[in-house]
Amino acid sequence: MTEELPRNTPHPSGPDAGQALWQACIEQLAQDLPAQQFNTWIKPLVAQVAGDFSRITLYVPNRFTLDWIRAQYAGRIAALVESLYGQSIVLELALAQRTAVSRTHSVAPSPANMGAVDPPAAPDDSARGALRNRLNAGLTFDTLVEGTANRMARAAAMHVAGMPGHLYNPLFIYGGVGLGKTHLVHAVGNKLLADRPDAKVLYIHAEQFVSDVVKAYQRKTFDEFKERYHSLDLLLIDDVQFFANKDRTQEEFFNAFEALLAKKSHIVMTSDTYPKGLADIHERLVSRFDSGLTVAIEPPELEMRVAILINKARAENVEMPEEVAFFVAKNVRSNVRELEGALRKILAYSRFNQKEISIQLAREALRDLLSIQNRQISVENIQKTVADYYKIKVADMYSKKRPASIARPRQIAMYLAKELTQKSLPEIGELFGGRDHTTVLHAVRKISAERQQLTELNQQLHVLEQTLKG
Ligand SMILES: Nc1ncnc2c1ncn2[C@@H]1O[C@H](COP(=O)(O)OP(=O)(O)OP(=O)(O)O)[C@@H](O)[C@H]1O
Repeated sequence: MTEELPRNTPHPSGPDAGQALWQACIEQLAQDLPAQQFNTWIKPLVAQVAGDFSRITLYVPNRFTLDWIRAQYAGRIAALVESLYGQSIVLELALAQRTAVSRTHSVAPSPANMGAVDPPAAPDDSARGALRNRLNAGLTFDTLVEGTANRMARAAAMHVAGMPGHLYNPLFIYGGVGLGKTHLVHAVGNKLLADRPDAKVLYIHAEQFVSDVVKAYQRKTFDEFKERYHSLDLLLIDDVQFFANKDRTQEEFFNAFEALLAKKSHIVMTSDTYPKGLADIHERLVSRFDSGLTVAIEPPELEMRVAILINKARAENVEMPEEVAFFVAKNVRSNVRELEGALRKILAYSRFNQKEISIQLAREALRDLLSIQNRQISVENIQKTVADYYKIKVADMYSKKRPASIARPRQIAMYLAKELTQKSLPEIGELFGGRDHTTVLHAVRKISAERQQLTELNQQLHVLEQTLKG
């Protein structure tokens, strides 16, 4: 929630506006959530909105509720507050002092309305289960849009969820940031639990695993640690690149890995790179990571980005016109998280200004983002970045030289120019030393096809894209 307020928009302010904002948020959540969830978790929350609307603090009665709200509802509440108010507000969760908070949803507790908070009702079994397995129930196969970019990873993940312990063990999913790796692994866990509610499933981020190892080490509780991890039916572990240089963690993970595979439990891992690209991880682990199925998730293609936008808008009960979705998708290309951010801005801007969603509105709402993009990615910038990366001279981008060591980076630069700028094929050809547009088309097709086949090239392109997008 760090986005900027669209300029020149009026803001509501003062305690009454704060009260009204939280009330509107509560009403929306009451509509969106099942009554039992709403009554158990949301209704008891006490909100305090800072006078300048920079921060909203939700007070909860105990640590258990705090963890639960953070895991299950914080993102949703933050997005809702932002979309209602039309600008970013930092959302904080805090433990309530029994005497220091109001029973109502007051935004600015005064001595008059201070009192004790009733603790929320005891969580039901599914809530306790979700806290244990750390799965986000909203991240399912149903809410994951399928496209060329994730088709193979999705199919493999579906297979694992339907028949864990058989094929593709371990399943190793890799790709750049915000492309849906975490979503996919949660979907595997949620599907398995839907089919077999008694299955022992755990989703864990690699950093948390590291921290569990450290705790077990300090407290000498490795038996409990092993009991916990080695007894699972499905271990979902996110971002294993974080194991780099952590020898003890790698050893414990190796043990868990062997134990789980021996009892035909399934392991699904994600990483920002393919196994052999992982730095500072022991060879014996790397080779095991690669011993099942390794699949990539690519940045979503245009049509997929459009579908994601339309679906996510629909989930917010908004119909986004296709032409607007195309406009946004053409301009926000890097990853789904950024697409979600752009959508949030557009919805907030539309609600706050009470205007229909149109291309013009999207242009205004995304003005900052669009100007950064236009500033950063030019063909000249691409030529320089690619030339530096492959250690050739920038002048070779325009020259007629043909050795592969030069021609290939040149083709890669042409491909990136087509992908990352709005320039036409003839315009790109012109900027590459007056080449014909068919030469550019050939380069774009060639690199695009090879990208699907060659993991190493794909990785290089990821690095270049990230560098160019800044
Ligand atoms: N294909 C998709 N359909 C719908 N939503 C998606 C899709 N891919 C990603 N998302 C959404 O985009 C956001 C970012 O995805 P996610 O956190 O899974 O990315 P990630 O690859 O794990 O990123 P990181 O490497 O930064 O952890 C999430 O809100 C996720 O639900």
